[in-house]
Amino acid sequence: MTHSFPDPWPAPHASAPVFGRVDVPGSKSLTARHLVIAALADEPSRLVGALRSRDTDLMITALRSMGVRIDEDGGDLVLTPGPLTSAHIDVGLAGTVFRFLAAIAALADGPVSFDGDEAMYRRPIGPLLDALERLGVSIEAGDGPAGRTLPLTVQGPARGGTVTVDASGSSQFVSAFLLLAPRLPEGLTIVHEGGPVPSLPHVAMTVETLRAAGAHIDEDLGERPTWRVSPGPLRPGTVTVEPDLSNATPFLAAAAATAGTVEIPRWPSQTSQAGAHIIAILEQMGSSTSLVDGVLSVTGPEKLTGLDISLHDAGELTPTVAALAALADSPSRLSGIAHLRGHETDRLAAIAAEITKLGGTCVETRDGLVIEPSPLHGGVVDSYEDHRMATFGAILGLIVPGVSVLDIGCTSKTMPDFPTMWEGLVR
Ligand SMILES: O=C(O)C1=C[C@@H](OP(=O)(O)O)[C@@H](O)[C@H](O)C1
Ligand SMILES: C=C(OP(=O)(O)O)C(=O)O
Repeated sequence: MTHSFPDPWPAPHASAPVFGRVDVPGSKSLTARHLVIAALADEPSRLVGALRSRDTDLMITALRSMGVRIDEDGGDLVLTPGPLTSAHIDVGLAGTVFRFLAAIAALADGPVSFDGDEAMYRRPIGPLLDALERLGVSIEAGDGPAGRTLPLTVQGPARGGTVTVDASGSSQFVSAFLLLAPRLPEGLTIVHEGGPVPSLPHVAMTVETLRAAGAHIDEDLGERPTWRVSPGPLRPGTVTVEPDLSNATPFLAAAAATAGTVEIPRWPSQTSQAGAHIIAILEQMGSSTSLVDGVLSVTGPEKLTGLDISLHDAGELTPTVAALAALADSPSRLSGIAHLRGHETDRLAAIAAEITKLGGTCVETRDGLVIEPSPLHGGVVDSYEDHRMATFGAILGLIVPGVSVLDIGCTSKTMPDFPTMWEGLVR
């Protein structure tokens, strides 16, 4: 269903503590992995609770155009793999579609061409392309501000063996090779060389989802992180997707910011999702939390406390944490997130600009942000086509009167119902 919202969208203001229960849709990152694994599998499989959003629909369309049959059965997706073919793929602004399929394209029987949103031209992919070339894949790519970029064409085949990649700019480079690896006749050993890999829980998620489908992977996360993947069949069977815990965080932030209580059902007791880090973060900021019978409950404090934290592993949570930090009554330092400059937008610059626009104090550091308590006033928050900047603006609008958000519709990247769900919660 497509909704249309006023632009700018007046962010609902919470005149009282927010209380409610929010059932969030499936995880974007898990859906992306399960779709790719099912496409490379040795037999048909079924996906229950897949996220339907711009990013995951782009993945579905891309895989269909590469020869994978994807049928809708009730709310489930039934995937029937076939030989991968030449195709043209629109990656939109989806990092996972771009990076995962650029690697998988090496398995197709002809050239696979890629293009996407203009903002995608600024997102890094060079180290992944260089590494693919070292495996014998031929690449034609344009030149962009972040090195080689869209539009690009990938033509396999790739040989297996060992590949070295610098994944300090995005964990998705490692995940892309992990997904490709079981299908290479010799398997693949992936070695990271460079600064620390961000978002390691996302790599763990790739390893976990592949292992659940039968892949054999040895990993060594020491000084030279290495993943050894054996060639072999993939048989995912029927898989149920967990709710998206990163997309749950703005709703939990509504409880934290207003001294209310928000509950999220179906919260997994064990998960590789980086979004689960939000529990410790909200506790550090003064909230109390409980997880009983799969329901996470967060109750916010009278006053939010600032925090000093590395978000290197969970960079995706930065916009939510930064919005709360801007509402806290003591300073915050968020570090380990230089790679966010290559996300949907330069998130460090965007957050600093928007907090400053509302009268707050936020400065960029080499690898993060420092946010000081300051009284905020209303204004129009730009979302920079970035779903998480849009939800950042919504969180600020709970407390700061007169906040509106430009292009709230960009939340369709991973949560098309966000504005309706948010308006329903903050009545
Ligand atoms: O593999 C994934 O699903 C993701 C990995 C992370 O990317 P980076 O390592 O580029 O930060 C994360 O930020 C992104 O939202 C999703
Ligand atoms: C960085 C993100 O997305 P992606 O890299 O998958 O486009 C995100 O969802 O925060």
